[in-house]
Amino acid sequence: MGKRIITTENLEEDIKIENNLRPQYLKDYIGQEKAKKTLEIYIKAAKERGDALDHVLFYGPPGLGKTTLAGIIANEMGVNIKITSGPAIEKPGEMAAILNNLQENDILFVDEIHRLNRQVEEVLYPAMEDYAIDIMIGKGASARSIRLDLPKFTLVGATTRAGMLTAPLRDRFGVIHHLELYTEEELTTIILRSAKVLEVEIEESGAVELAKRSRGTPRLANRLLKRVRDFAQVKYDGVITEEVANYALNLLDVDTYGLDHIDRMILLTMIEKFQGGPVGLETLAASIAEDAGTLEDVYEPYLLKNGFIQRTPRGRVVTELAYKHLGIEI
Ligand SMILES: Nc1ncnc2c1ncn2[C@@H]1O[C@H](COP(=O)(O)OP(=O)(O)OP(=O)(O)O)[C@@H](O)[C@H]1O
Ligand SMILES: [Mg+2]
Repeated sequence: MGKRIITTENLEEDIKIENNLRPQYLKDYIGQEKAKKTLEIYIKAAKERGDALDHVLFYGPPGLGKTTLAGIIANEMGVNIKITSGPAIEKPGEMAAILNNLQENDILFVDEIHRLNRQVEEVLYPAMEDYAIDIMIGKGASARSIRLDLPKFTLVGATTRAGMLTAPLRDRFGVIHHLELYTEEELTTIILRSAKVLEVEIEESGAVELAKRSRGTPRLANRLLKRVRDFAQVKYDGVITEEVANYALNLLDVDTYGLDHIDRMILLTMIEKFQGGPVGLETLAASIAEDAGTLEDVYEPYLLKNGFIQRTPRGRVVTELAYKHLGIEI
């Protein structure tokens, strides 16, 4: 499937802007109040004890601020952060080396932690639990394992697929947070803040319009802001008004609910091929030429959250809202 402007995955064009817009401390991080409150307490307690923070796992859809939060934790704790990802570490020895190079109370951030291979993951078990790694020395009959102590550290894991974490790994996290899609108000605040950082003039009503179409996702809000800024600059006098936002987003094929042609195609397929459902995940995925995992993790959450589809024991069904939005009679 083609690249969607509303994809919440990280795109090349996001990288520069994201680094500029990333909040550095909890007070600048908007929304996720539950996660923020608990983290604030844990961080304070750990700092008072001069101890490492408990291991933290963030899970939730892409672009909601998992990486951002990992950075914030390091800043708030006043420690170093080492960033890596599941697929980047291929051998147990590589993981052992990374762990061994950490300093007391440092953060090790492992993005896409569900993609660690089994042997690498097993290095983490004693590391997380006892701050130690077991190393094999020698060969054959004389091989033996010795235990090497590590500095106390905090593992911060992030994943979009919590279901794919093994139980032994998941159980070793003391703090687990599910990041939620953001509300329209929160996104408006994020957009106004980003506009300020980027020195873009924006009217509140323009920000609201952008927020409505940002699918609950800060990454997308920032990307749309950047795109709409260009329209405002070229076609208007640089100010993002509601009118400019409307005009630009319509051209970009992001409708008033933040749906694009793929979302509408999913809904239309359900209506036209399956009489609105119920239709099973696998069947639906096959008929839009996608794999079920992607449908479930990438496309479905937003449609579910916004009441375009519902999950029932017998499969997915489209709602009245979907018919109404597409202008189709039930
Ligand atoms: N709560 C927030 N307040 C302000 N900006 C935010 C917030 N959360 C995320 N952002 C912005 O959204 C962008 C994407 O966030 P981030 O990279 O942390 O997402 P992620 O959850 O790690 O995504 P992925 O799953 O793709 O790794 C960042 O540039 C950041 O500036
Ligand atoms: Mg990330």
